[in-house]
Amino acid sequence: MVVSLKPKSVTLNNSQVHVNPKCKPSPVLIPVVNLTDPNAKTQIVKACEELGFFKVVNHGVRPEFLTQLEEEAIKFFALPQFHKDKAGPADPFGYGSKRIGPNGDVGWIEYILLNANSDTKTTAVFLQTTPTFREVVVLVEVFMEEMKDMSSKVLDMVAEELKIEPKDKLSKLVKVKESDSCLRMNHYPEKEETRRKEEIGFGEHTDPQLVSVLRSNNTEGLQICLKDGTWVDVPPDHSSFFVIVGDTLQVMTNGRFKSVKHRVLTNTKRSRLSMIYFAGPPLTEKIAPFSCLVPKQEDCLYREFTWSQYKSAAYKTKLGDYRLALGSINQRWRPTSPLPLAGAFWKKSMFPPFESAETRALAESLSRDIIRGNPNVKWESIKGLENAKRLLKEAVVMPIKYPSYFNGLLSPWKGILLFGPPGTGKTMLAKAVATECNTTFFNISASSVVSKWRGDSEKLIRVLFDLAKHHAPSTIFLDEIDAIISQRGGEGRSEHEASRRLKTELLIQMDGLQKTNELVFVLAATNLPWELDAAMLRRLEKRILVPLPDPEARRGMFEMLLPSQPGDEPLPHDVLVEKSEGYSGSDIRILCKEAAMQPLRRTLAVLEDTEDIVPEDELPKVGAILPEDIDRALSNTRPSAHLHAHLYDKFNDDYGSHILK
Ligand SMILES: C=C1C[C@]23C[C@@]1(O)CC[C@H]2[C@@]12CC[C@H](O)[C@@](C)(C(=O)O1)[C@H]2[C@@H]3C(=O)O
Ligand SMILES: O=C(O)CCC(=O)C(=O)O
Ligand SMILES: [Fe+2]
Repeated sequence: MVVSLKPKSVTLNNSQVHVNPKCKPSPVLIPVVNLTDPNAKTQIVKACEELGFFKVVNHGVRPEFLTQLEEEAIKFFALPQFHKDKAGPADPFGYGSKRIGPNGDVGWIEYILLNANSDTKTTAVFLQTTPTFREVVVLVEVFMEEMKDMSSKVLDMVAEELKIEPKDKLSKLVKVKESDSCLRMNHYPEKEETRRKEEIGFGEHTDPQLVSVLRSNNTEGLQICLKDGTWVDVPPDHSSFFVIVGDTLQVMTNGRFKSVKHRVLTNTKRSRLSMIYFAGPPLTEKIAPFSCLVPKQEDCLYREFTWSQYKSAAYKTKLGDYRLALGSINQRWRPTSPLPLAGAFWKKSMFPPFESAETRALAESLSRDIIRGNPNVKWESIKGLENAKRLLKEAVVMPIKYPSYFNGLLSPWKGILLFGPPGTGKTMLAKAVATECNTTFFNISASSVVSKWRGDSEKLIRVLFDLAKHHAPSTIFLDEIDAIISQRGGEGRSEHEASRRLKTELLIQMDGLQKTNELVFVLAATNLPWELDAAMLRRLEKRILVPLPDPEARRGMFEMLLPSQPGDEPLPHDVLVEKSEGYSGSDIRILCKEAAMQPLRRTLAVLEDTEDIVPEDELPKVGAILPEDIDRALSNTRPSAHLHAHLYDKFNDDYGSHILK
């Protein structure tokens, strides 16, 4: 029986159904998106979620232009080998043949890789090899511009559909002149038939960038890998483009989009020519999941990295390595050194080996409760607290960033205590440390450990420290540490046995940190520092007062929470600052909320008198905050924290760390 190699395809709904006669008759749906369709953005997101791949029609790129460029590329690849070799070897830009990338990958392929940002290499490639080099260079440049527009359009639609703000956040990354995009022209010469079933033109891989836009001639060969691991043919279509989701977009969407694995098989009948534009962000761009797509921090799958870090790590891998998954998870990444392994990008790693199923179960449960992704709190968003910030930067941030300075006598502090009145920003400071250092952040409230894990809490502490070492560099933030370590439980009194064991285990683990070079820090916080016992205080060597906000810090908070609106009467920030002496950060927040509530109350009162429900788009506007709203809020709120101010000062004088003048 003779089986035709030509794939049969029919169009069904929005998708092209392709039946590959060589495989089991499994219909493969390649979503087709008409870029001018008003529903395009919804279809694009669906395709990116389901396949990481789709076809674009009605793209607006002139077919004659594509034919002309294709002809030029064919002319180039038809040149004698010695001629083409003048434009190689690819470093990574330039002409390459058989070898792909620097790590021994080979394929039945020759290609030109061009940097979209520098025409020098483009000119150089064609100058020595192609008589009509001027025309080719112009055609290539125009093509790159078209591809930049198409990828920006697609990214704008993605941002709109996913409600990423500002709307041009993604497309800007590829539009700016610093964007690190490139263009690849691949030529797969026809390959004589051999006994091997499949021969590789371009081995399986994902593209590292945001998206890639691909156009090929009508020769088949491209395949994509479905989520269940089956490879399916992509029927070629020289009049359309294909969009491929890259690793960077997978990270930015926190895994909602998958970068699609794809490959090219050789063809025994015809040669294949493809051109792919890889839309990449600027080298210095920080890549991390968009916070609007990660409502709960603990669901954040990836740590932040720059595109430059990812790219150089990618160039250390083989083509087919799954760069976003965990490679060898025992290798440690230090923020100062280049990322040594792909797996370092994946936030949620497995667990270290545990001696029993029970401890492993505990670790899993603990991870769900307390391991947080990058908490994304910037120093600038914490108003005031300059002393505390400086001390923390010196004690924790610098040793993590520049470990080589902190040896011997200067080895980093392992236990730090943040103390001060409630609501002054201790948790925010701990989160800023974790954000700046990109450390894994273990956030536990001691009171919940005591109540929730009562019987198991001692084992829990052991597992916690094991996990922290495994994920190092890490910060263990123990909030309300007084709930565990309080001198009230001393020998004379009847201390609960479990709580005593918990305390002992914590002390043992903290001693363990002192003896190793692991970058694991315990940051403890308390409102009641005088309740801590001496053994714990000794281990929390650096003690930093987080005081009530001073007038300048209070002004910063009022300006941030209650900004004066243009056209409205200016808000009396001076009065607020003066009258809020003794208020903590949380008190100030409550005060501002109360003030902002007043105009809304007036609007709601009007609505209460309306019988029918007012439709959303006809709702009256909420008016401005008036000075009398501020007075009312001030008289309705009371500072909660100032009463003990003198006790904190005394503790600070006796035990606190100070900045040496
Ligand atoms: C083996 C490699 C080739 C590659 C760099 C790498 O080390 C791993 C990623 C590869 C890839 C795949 C998509 C693009 O074709 C490419 C240009 C890219 O950005 O990443 C290639 C790289 C290359 O050929 O230089
Ligand atoms: O040639 C093709 O169709 C795909 C090539 C590819 O995946 C690449 O260059 O990254
Ligand atoms: Fe690719």
